[in-house]
Amino acid sequence: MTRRIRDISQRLHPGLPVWPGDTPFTQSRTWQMEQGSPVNVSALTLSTHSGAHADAPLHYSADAPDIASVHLAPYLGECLVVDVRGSGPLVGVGDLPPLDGARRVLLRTFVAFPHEAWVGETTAIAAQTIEWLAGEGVKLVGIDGPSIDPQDSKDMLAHKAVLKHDIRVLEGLVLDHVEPGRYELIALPLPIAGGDASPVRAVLRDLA
Ligand SMILES: Nc1ccccc1C(=O)C[C@H](N)C(=O)O
Ligand SMILES: [Zn+2]
Ligand SMILES: [Zn+2]
Repeated sequence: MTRRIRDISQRLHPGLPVWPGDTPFTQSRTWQMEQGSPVNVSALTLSTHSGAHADAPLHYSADAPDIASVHLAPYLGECLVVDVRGSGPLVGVGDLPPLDGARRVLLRTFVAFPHEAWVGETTAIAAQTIEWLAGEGVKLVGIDGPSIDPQDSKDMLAHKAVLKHDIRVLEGLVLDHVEPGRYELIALPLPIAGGDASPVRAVLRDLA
């Protein structure tokens, strides 16, 4: 029996909406078959926070582990997808259903994922909600928005809470086409030495 795979990653391409002021995605050919090379080889420039990505603790704490150092277990395993559309600026504890022991929670906040343009006002996660998730034993929280904090945040309270509880973070997921429920999450970060984040190919697979 084949287990359906749902891709919850953003396509990386020139013009990919990125955080205002961040590095645009570009790709250029180092070698080109059209010019006699036996192979095509390209080079990329992109923000570590491009598309679907995993933050490293280093992103929000200057002396915390980089993305090459984090253990992979949080990024692989059963997760709960929750529809929290309409929560307003911050997802509160009251916006969440019982987790029934889920260790990984992915939050859908967009009615329609904004693939074409950057959206400045998105739903983030209240720090109290991160505290509650930690108390429930959650090890990874994911969101379709670009950040678990508001985009104008200066105190980064949600990131400080995930640091405090050593919870892993996925941002920039595409969850429009995913029914709420339980799935197997696979979303492994690249081992980028010194990396504050890494793009991931995030997928959900039906549970066996
Ligand atoms: N590219 C940035 C540049 C500066 C500040 C934030 C960002 C973000 O993309 C938000 C980030 N994904 C976060 O983890 O909150
Ligand atoms: Zn990020
Ligand atoms: Zn973040």
